[in-house]
Amino acid sequence: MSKSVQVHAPATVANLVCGFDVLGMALHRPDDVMTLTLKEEPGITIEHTDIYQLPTEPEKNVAGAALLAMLEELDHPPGFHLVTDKRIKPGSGLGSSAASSAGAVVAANELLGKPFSNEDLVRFAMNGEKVASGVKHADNIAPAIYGGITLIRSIFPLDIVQLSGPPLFVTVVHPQIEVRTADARQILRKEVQLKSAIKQWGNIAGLVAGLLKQDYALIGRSLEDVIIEPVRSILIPGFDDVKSQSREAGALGGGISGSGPSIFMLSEKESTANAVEQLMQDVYTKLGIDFKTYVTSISYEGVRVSPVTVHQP
Ligand SMILES: Nc1ncnc2c1ncn2[C@@H]1O[C@H](COP(=O)(O)OP(=O)(O)OP(=O)(O)O)[C@@H](O)[C@H]1O
Ligand SMILES: N[C@@H](CCO)C(=O)O
Repeated sequence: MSKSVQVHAPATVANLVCGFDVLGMALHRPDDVMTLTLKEEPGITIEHTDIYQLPTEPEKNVAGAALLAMLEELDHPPGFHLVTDKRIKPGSGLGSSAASSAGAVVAANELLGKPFSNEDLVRFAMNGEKVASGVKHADNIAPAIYGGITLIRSIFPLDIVQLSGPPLFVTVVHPQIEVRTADARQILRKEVQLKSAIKQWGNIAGLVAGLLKQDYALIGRSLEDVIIEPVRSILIPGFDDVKSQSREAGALGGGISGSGPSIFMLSEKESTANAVEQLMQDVYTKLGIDFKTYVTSISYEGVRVSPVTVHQP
């Protein structure tokens, strides 16, 4: 019998509006379910039980790329067989690629007796993000691995700060269109005006302070992005309506989740989060665009591991 573990890898919201590439949070749902089995013989094999037709070559699948980076640091690298039931649609803006990379390395670390720290795991998993979007960034990976809300102060060298915050409800709408992170990064301007930068760093600092002080009003005031959102929101039909109507309904604020097309809104009360879900549904029904919505909250656990027994043929 081979040794296996099952993990639930969470969706994540990167950027948290003003914190492009530096802030992110993990959600309770949706999540991917992955089963990793240790093999005696070297090599990585990948299987998907979902509908997304993702590549199964380890170098092209983000989970495979993350595992390959980990194996490079082992003296006697074993092999792995990975089975993924992907429930976070790729290109959703909900950290689909990060869930696969983070889930794979957390599972592998567990099977190997935990030789690596969480920071090591983030470092390995960022190789998956490089495959998905062409760049290493950790604002989905870090919250997926650590849980909760994380600040990535630096990626070279890695400096990850876990943030606490007050209870928050998160409403997400995922219009069923695909925005590839690589494309959504390509359209960004490479230079920023000083006056925009000043506004943005005021908001990032305000958001972090608001979370730590559990000050809902400060959190709400700071959920403003004057640099990325004006460019990317054009790719998302219904964005302006969802945002303005959610604020009117009492949400603290929100914006594009990761690189989109999903939109998230934060609320202090569950009843407000439910009202926001209803208005999101109304906006996309009117537009005739298929969508999924979730009312959820922040997962402070990150990737969840549970032992399983898998009988190999
Ligand atoms: N195991 C995998 N899971 C998800 N995407 C994968 C996987 N392997 C390769 N990919 C590729 O990665 C890309 C999806 O990643 P992308 O970063 O664009 O979306 P996302 O993770 O949903 O978005 P975001 O990072 O903004 O939250 C697709 O091109 C997909 O084919
Ligand atoms: N910070 C990244 C997250 C994408 O997953 C971006 O917005 O491009």
